[in-house]
Amino acid sequence: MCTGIRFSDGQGNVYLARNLDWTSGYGEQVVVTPTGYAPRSPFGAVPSIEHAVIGMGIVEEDTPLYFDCGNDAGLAVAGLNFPGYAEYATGPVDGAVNVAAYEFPLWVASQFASVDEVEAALKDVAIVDKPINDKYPSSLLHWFIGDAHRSIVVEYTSDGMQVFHDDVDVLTNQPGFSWHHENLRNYLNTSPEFPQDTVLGSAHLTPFGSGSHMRGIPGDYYSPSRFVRAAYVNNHYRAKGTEEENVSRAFHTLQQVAMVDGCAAMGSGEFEITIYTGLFSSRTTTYYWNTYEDPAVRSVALADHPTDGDKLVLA
Ligand SMILES: C[C@H](CCC(=O)NCCS(=O)(=O)O)[C@H]1CC[C@H]2[C@@H]3[C@H](O)C[C@@H]4C[C@H](O)CC[C@]4(C)[C@H]3C[C@H](O)[C@]12C
Repeated sequence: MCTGIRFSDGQGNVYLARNLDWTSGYGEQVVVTPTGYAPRSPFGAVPSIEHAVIGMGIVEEDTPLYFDCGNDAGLAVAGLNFPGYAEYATGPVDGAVNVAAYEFPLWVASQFASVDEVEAALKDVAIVDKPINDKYPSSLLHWFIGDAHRSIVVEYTSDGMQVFHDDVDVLTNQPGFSWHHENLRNYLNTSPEFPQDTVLGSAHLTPFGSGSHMRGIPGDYYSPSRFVRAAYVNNHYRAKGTEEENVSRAFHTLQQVAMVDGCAAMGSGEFEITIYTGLFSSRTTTYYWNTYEDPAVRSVALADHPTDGDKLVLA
């Protein structure tokens, strides 16, 4: 499972972060796509790289397959599993901008500068089940896209393209975004407030301490529970000013929904863990990440590499 969050520092910068929860990794690395790189886009949706991109992914057929990434204009995107719901076009659709599912994050981050621009462009898009090669069939995903002002969720199902305004700035897995959003109405009682004393019969009851009004926020790893918990933490986290405080914010928030070895098995019997936590900061155009094995946070800034070269950089 996976969880994505977005927030801003109130100074025009976005922080978009995700947990990648799975049984094992894919050999992913931080990949920089410079503006001189010539993409091989199967239907021409990504004719050239308008914005340099940095994020986590693998490179296959000299093509960056991003799990999540951000660009030099302050726009970021993450793909999260959505099996049972995602249903892509089986081939290119006449008159549409045909985006292969694997290139969707690259399409977003290399072509656009804001959520408004992506949302307008999505009106003409078909997402196509066109694998990069036989080794990697198309993953069934939905996508979380954010900038300094807002986030959206993109779901492509048997109903076609749906774009949701994500006013809680969180995404997890199944079911769809609108279900998760409606489910938040089950948690209206939760808040960070310190509880009042109460009288029950002739007993005067006082709180054990803080946290009592969070009771009811689900603590398990199930996708609807992670959505509720991440929405609570992301939206109650007090605004922070500096890069360091906001990086800390992202990792602390995602730690609340991180998966620990041995607690949740998949149908295969293998256990899911948080393989990595990744964060894009537009303030410094930096990608931060840590892994299950090494919780120390590492980082690569776009400025550490030439962004106008013609070769993909494995940072
Ligand atoms: C497994 C990852 C999603 C994790 C997640 O959401 N798990 C949910 C578990 S559950 O259903 O809710 O049980 C997804 C996110 C991004 C995906 C990768 C990216 O889409 C890039 C390529 C795309 C290729 O088509 C397939 C390999 C791949 C390298 C993908 C492998 C895998 O599907 C990834 C890594």
